[in-house]
Amino acid sequence: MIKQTIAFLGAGSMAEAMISGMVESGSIPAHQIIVTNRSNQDRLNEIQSKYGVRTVLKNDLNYSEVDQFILAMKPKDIDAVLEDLRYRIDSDQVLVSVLAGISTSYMEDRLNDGQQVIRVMPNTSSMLRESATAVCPGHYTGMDNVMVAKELMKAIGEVFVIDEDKMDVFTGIAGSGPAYFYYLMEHIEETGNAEGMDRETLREIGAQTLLGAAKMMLERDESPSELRQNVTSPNGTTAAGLEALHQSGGGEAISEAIKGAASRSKEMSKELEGMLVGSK
Ligand SMILES: NC(=O)C1=CN([C@@H]2O[C@H](COP(=O)(O)OP(=O)(O)OC[C@H]3O[C@@H](n4cnc5c(N)ncnc54)[C@H](OP(=O)(O)O)[C@@H]3O)[C@@H](O)[C@H]2O)C=CC1
Ligand SMILES: O=C(O)[C@@H]1CCC=N1
Repeated sequence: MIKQTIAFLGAGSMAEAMISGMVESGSIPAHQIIVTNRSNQDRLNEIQSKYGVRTVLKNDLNYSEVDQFILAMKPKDIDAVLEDLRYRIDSDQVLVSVLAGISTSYMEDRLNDGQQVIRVMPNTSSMLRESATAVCPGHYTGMDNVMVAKELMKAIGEVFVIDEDKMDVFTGIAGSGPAYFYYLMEHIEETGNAEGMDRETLREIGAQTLLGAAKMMLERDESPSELRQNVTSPNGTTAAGLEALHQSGGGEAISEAIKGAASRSKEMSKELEGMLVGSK
């Protein structure tokens, strides 16, 4: 059981997915989770009534009672938040950021020397405790605090310790990844529906097919390529389907999606750095 007190700075959709998974897992008592935002009291009331956590507007937060702050605002708000936190927190407190595109050194450079930071990248499947989450500690973060952050992230799914230079591509694969599968499903539904099948049934069929394939990859000792070959009878339906996929650039499209997201992640902190030239 996690004994630390954590505070979410940000109460949007990503924070809610994580709060929901954490509370559901029972690995941290709800009263040890404090959720804050800037001004939207209605949203805080909603989160409090759904999950039983404590909520408070950020200006009323007692910063000294918090062990780990989970930064869950939009990347464009990071500079204001770091500038504020710099004067409010001590070196034994830890900042855990879920923000896309913001590196550990970006945060360290804007905080007091030796400040403990961790960059994480969960995805929205946190809500069902099925996230694939990266954990990337900064230079000054104590191993005991990394362990606590890993334990927190384990409450919302599987955890992968990732080096900073791989965080952008991880974001392209796993942070943004659920959207690619939803997009795939939208096309599955569209195509099946055009053939007269109802959307509700199609959703179950598509999702079960995806789930089955995911479990095969996780539980069987065979590569995706071997598993694909097992489905593909010579001159059968799958061969025809795969050929159409290949001809339409399906494989490349997936690579391009990952590369596009990863490159946007890289670009995001550069954009912020450009905005900040000379400020520290
Ligand atoms: N959505 C996803 O799949 C994933 C998102 N992320 C990251 O999660 C982050 C949050 O995204 P999302 O939930 O969609 O964002 P939202 O816009 O839904 O929520 C942002 C929240 O941040 C709050 N906020 C802004 N500034 C402050 C501050 N200074 N102190 C406290 N709270 C503040 C806002 O409060 P108020 O409303 O009062 O202004 C709001 O509650 C992003 O940085 C994104 O990169 C990471 C992984 C996956
Ligand atoms: O789209 C985004 O920027 C965020 C980060 C990963 C998923 N959603």
